Amino acid sequence: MGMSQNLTLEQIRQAPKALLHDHLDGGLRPRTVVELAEAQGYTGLPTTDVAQLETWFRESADSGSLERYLETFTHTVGVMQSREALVRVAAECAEDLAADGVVYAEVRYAPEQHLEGGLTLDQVVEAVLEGFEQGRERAARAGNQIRIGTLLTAMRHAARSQEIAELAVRYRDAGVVGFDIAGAEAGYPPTRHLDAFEYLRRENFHFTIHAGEAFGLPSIWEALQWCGTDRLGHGVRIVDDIESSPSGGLRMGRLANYVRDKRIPLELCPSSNVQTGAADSIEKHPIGMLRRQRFRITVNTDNRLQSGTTMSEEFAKLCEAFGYGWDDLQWFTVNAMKSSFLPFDERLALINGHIKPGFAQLKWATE
Ligand SMILES: O=c1[nH]cnc2c1ncn2[C@H]1C[C@H](O)[C@@H](CO)O1
Ligand SMILES: [Zn+2]
Repeated sequence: MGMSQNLTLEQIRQAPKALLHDHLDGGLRPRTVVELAEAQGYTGLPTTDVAQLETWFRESADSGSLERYLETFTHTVGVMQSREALVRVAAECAEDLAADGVVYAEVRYAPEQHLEGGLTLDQVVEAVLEGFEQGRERAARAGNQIRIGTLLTAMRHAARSQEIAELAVRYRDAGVVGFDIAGAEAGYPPTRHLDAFEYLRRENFHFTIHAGEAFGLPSIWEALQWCGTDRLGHGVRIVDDIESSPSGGLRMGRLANYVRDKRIPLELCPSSNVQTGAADSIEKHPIGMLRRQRFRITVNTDNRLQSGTTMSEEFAKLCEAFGYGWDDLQWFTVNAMKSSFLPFDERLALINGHIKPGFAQLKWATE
């Protein structure tokens, strides 16, 4: 039990997992990108060979810069401009996550990026919700149960956050559980969108903010203390407020203490952080220290296509790098469920009805 159990990827796949930070437009199947490009007359792809395209996404995202990483989304967003395309991508997303053993996922995307084919914001949201439902049904028929909550993202360089916040609230009873802002962080502080966040708080709605990924503490501080975010998308740069002292202990600044004291969830995305340069390697990812210090951390995929990863693979990489075993994976999973934007009773039902029994069975079977 505990350390160096050497869990296999196949064992980890069987565990009931929860995922809070996954982008719909960062999770397309490479083959689907090629087929949708052809169907929609999108001619901008770097290659139409499926295997080469898969490699292209991963290698181009391996740029060490968030801005260059984000350029790869031109192509995924480019082929997601029709109702059919959105339904298909959402359905496949639900199927892929469910097949990987994810039982609860919050999947996000920016509706404002899908209007080039003439859809309205409402039509975009409805197409994606319909796709998730189709995918959920197909997954259930294949024996994989999944629940998906949608987060609507506003792009931080644009000026539509109030409109997107209102859109999210309008669909709150139809499967949209939260709001987010994403895109290049440097130069676009979250307070640019303060009106939207204040509106959401007045509506008793939930939101997370990408902060502390490519930019450091001021971004995290604004997201928390000005905007009132419920969670931090990445938040990994909180380590800039934690110093190791010569005696071997750690000294935490006021912001790091606040984040830990208030149990602010961090949506950590290890592979994505290595690609954008927010972390040097998986082995050196601050997740090891943040876990030991018992921050409320969760493990996430961010963009499965760009990182060539899955939820199970992110867990497997951490097991390898940090010697994690079932107890650690369960702790991450329960943290994620506790931090989700589902109603409290539904979170509890998933934790007590699926996650804990699922891990108990796996621990027993692999003892
Ligand atoms: O890790 C990220 N940081 C900031 N923005 C991101 C990240 N991953 C994806 N995005 C952007 C690109 C997508 O087009 C957008 C909506 O999903 O969100
Ligand atoms: Zn993200």
